[in-house]
Amino acid sequence: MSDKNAVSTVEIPNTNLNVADDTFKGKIKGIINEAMSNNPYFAAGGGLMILGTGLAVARSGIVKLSRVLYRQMIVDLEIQSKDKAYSWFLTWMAKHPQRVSRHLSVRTSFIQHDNGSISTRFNLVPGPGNHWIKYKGAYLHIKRERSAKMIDLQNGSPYETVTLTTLYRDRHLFHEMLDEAKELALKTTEGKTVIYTSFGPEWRKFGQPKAKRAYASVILDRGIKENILKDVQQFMQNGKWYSDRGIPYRRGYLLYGPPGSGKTSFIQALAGELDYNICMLNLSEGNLTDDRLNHLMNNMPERSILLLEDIDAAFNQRAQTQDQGYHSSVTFSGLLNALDGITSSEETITFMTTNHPERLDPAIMRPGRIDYKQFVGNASLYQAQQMFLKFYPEKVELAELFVKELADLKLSVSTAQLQGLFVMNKDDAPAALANIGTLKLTNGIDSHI
Ligand SMILES: Nc1ncnc2c1ncn2[C@@H]1O[C@H](COP(=O)(O)OP(=O)(O)OP(=O)(O)O)[C@@H](O)[C@H]1O
Repeated sequence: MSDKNAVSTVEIPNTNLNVADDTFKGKIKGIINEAMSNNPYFAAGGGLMILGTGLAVARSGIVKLSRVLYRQMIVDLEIQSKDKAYSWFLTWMAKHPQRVSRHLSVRTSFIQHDNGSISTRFNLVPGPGNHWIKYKGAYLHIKRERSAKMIDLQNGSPYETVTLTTLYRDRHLFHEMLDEAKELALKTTEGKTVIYTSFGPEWRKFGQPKAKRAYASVILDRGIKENILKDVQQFMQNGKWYSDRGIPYRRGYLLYGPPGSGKTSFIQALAGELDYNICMLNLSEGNLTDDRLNHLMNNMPERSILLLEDIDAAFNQRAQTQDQGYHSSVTFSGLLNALDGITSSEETITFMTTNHPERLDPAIMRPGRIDYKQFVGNASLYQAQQMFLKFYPEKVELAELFVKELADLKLSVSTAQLQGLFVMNKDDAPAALANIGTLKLTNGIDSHI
């Protein structure tokens, strides 16, 4: 029977086949309908299945839609801990009045007051976790994360990020917020000089920003301060002149003379006067290599004067390396390369100091390396008088006597020694005059190189 049907099926034209198929489908449908209408369990299961499928489709639709909406409506900003804005932002947020933070971290800082005293301040900054703030009417979500696996190789601290999230339409607030954070950070150093020293390959703040050294408090011989200040100011105004001629925009100054004559103090006062910071490097530092010196000199914080102290150290070690065979840190050629290699198009003002100008190789005196050299010697009579009046402002007559006595004794003393005498006889000008003999004789230094 089945064989017969099979043969006839082959012979039936297509239309008949569809008819047979429709009949089969109809039968199945009938069975399902019957089962569903007659069997309540089956009907409920089918309903649930359809409902479940519908919900699953709806759910994935919602997820996709919310992703699209998130992308369209939400904007993120990531600040990494290696960026300057990172600590500015945390400090800003610590001061923001409308914030909800349950996780806080403490940051201790030391504040130097105008009278020189130092007090401690604890800032409670947002710790790792989620925070909310309301800023200019908009809500911002802030997430601070600390990586358990990645550390900053330079300082060994864990790598961190802060992610700010807000509505796309409020994205301009990021700029405003970062500007405010920067302003706040700059205010803490306003009227102060930040001293940077090298830490590995990077510059780090050395202690807290210091109150600016008053320019008038450093007393050099007539005209020295004024001439250097004028030269630096002229240099600072001539950036275009340098760039038009393709000359590296840098200027090097050498101050040489005996210890305690006020070289470093003057550079600090000059930085204060110009509202600049100081990047300080001592070339006799053991772990400073040529590569590090070069890298540091090409990566200085903005608005900074580079101060290279004791540059003769680079020359000493060259001789020592040859004669005694021990390893030098910064070499003479390393120093020259670093001075020549400052490629930054921003201005670079380098001050170098030495107590031993006779040890310097003439190669360093080339313009472009040292453009301006100045001897800063032991106290002249003019300086002695000015120093006396700085400590005892109204004692003009005693100041004259003091200078006369100094001249009679033919004493060559440093300004630091004079300062020592006046500090010992604080508020007692006659005692300072009486004790003038305690100033020891110091050797002069050749003022011509
Ligand atoms: N000309 C000066 N005017 C005012 N203070 C001075 C002067 N010279 C020295 N002093 C005081 O003496 C101390 C040492 O001065 P400073 O370190 O500036 O001397 P220096 O010439 O840089 O010495 P060194 O060559 O040893 O580095 C400071 O406390 C400074 O205030």
